Amino acid sequence: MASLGFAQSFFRRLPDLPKEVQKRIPELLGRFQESTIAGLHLEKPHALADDRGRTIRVTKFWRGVVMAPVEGDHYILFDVLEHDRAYVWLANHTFAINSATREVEIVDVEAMRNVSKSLPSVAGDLRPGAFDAYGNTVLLELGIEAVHLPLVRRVRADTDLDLLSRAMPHSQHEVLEMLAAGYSVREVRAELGIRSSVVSREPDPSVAALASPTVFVPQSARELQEALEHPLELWRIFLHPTQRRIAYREKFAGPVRVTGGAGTGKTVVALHRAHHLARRLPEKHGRPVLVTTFVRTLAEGLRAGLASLDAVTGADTSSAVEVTTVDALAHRIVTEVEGAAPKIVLDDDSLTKIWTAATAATGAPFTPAMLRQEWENVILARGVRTPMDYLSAPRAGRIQPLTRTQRLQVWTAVEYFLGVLGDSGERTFHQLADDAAQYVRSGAAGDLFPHVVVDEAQDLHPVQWRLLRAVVADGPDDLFVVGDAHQRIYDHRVALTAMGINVRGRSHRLRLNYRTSEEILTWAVALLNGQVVDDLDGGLDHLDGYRSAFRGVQDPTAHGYLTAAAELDGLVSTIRGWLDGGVEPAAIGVAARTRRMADDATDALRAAGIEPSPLDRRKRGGVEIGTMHRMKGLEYRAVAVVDVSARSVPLPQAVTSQTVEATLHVQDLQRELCLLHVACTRAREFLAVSWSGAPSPFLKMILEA
Ligand SMILES: Nc1ncnc2c1ncn2[C@@H]1O[C@H](COP(=O)(O)OP(=O)(O)OP(=O)(O)O)[C@@H](O)[C@H]1O
Repeated sequence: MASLGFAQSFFRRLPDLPKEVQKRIPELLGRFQESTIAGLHLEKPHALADDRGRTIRVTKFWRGVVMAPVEGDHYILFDVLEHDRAYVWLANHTFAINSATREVEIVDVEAMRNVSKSLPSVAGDLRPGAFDAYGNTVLLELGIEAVHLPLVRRVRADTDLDLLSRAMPHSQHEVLEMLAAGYSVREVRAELGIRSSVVSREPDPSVAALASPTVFVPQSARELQEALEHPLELWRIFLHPTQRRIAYREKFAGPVRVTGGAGTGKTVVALHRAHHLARRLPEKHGRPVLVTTFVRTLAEGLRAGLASLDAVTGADTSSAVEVTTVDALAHRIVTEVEGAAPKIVLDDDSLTKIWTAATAATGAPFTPAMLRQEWENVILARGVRTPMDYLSAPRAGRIQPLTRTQRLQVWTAVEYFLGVLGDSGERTFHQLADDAAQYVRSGAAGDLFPHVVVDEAQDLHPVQWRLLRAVVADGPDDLFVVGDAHQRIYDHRVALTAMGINVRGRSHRLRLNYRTSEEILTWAVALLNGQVVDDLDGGLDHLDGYRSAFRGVQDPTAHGYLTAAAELDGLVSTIRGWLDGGVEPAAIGVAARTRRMADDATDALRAAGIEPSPLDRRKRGGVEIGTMHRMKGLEYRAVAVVDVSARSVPLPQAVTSQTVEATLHVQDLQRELCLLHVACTRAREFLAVSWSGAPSPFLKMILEA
């Protein structure tokens, strides 16, 4: 009986395959398990970069790309592609097993050739080589293949290293990047889980490949079916060593912080950690593990992910994990303690009206927006409860100084605001979190949670952090926090330490983006234009070493139109093109800065006979459309970001005027830029950015490049 292993690259492709092709995959395994080799009808193309390359028919138009063994009958499926692409792929790629990590790797031979042409030659360049300090033996031990050493020796500068990333298997490139970033050889080994210092090679690479951490070998059709239905679970098998070490560590002595750019698997790691912690709870436990995130839709995704992990591990963590948003948690605590559901002000305009009235009532010389900022980001954020406390409260990050008299005027306005809300018995969500935190601290809210896992941490307000800090006792594995300040789309900035969450010595950064093609990622990072953001703990974060795990088929497109109507026509034809190319409607996302533009796009698609699924409604299945804010945490095969026009991005009404508060102005601009970055990094393969009239100033760098 022959066996078939499924490489990680196949599972990455899986969600993008047409449904009828996906359905045929289990059959493929059956054929290997039942047939003789001759009966498999493997085809050996004439043009092959690697003699082991074969294709196998999946449907009339689709072919599996398979590595055949030199001897024996262990096969590996690497990809499933349209007929012609499968042949081109095999003409350009070779297979290899990383001698240090045992990962199966694919080498793009043509890309390697191109890189070789572009790298500086050793002879003509007097600059020292970037890896001169490391001998060949060390590099080989770390998994750099001997054939790549001559290229590695030619790397002089970061740009050369970037070039190499276009062709070299990423497990090898990652080693080089870490060394270049100053990691010691020991640290590289520890981080990547490279144990042996002896270079060992298996006699038969196809046998070794089956034992590779990046190949899944199902023992039965049922096991494969489960893997296909719950691909997330596969990341347990395929988790990058860095991810695995964090998610499955036996114990952390205290809070943990995991940062990393978009698509680096932070949510996946958080899910695995939560599942691991839940399985470790004693059978008779009190509260479950608490998993929180920002919005309801993301909480639903986390719940589905945990159910998926349950399905494949055979565990039942349904009563051992609670997934909720921080707002819902606060609401529940307050309802339980007060015995009635609190009334919440949901409408932002109502709040603005109260602040406007507060300004008029107190005669204070401030704008409603400034008063609101002061209330949210100083008074509420710092837990200031009296005018005396407010007079001495630090206002770090705000350059417009306030005199004592002005602070008292602000306080009068705040009292007015609280009075109006108090009279109507209403609270904002932030007040609710504040109240809930106080109830928990006073012991009125019952038992604490054993562990808390926080996703999308960058957008939580300090009062929400106070609540999360309060609901779990200080101690081992108390808080597990994942986030990325490059994706901060609300105004809240905190230093975890200031919130009583000390992550020193327990901070990890993920660097490999599994979602977005290299072409799209390069674009989305260029968009950020070197913006400096924080690391969630008062320090600075960076995107060094952040890169994509795969190359795509297309560069992002950027297109301007004369009118909004023409842009919507353009959107329709872009989406038609994707649909015609085989992209499923639900694998397409459309993002706009404003709700109005999202609605216009919805109408335009509907009028063109393309079914839209607005993200703020529950019905799914069509092309998903929403504001950039709603795109947070989601991902699509193809994304159109529309109306990236000067009048909408940055949105003028969301940006404090420079004359009112210069620091806020800069922060607001950064937030708007991050929002655009978030929208663009939702795309896996195709990204189309468009505008009408003048383009957004954020596109300037990219359009001029
Ligand atoms: N080790 C891995 N191998 C392959 N794919 C992975 C791996 N880890 C995560 N992924 C996939 O990468 C994509 C991004 O993962 P995830 O959503 O967890 O990233 P994230 O860092 O939380 O992203 P964002 O911050 O943009 O929301 C998902 O499709 C996920 O299944």
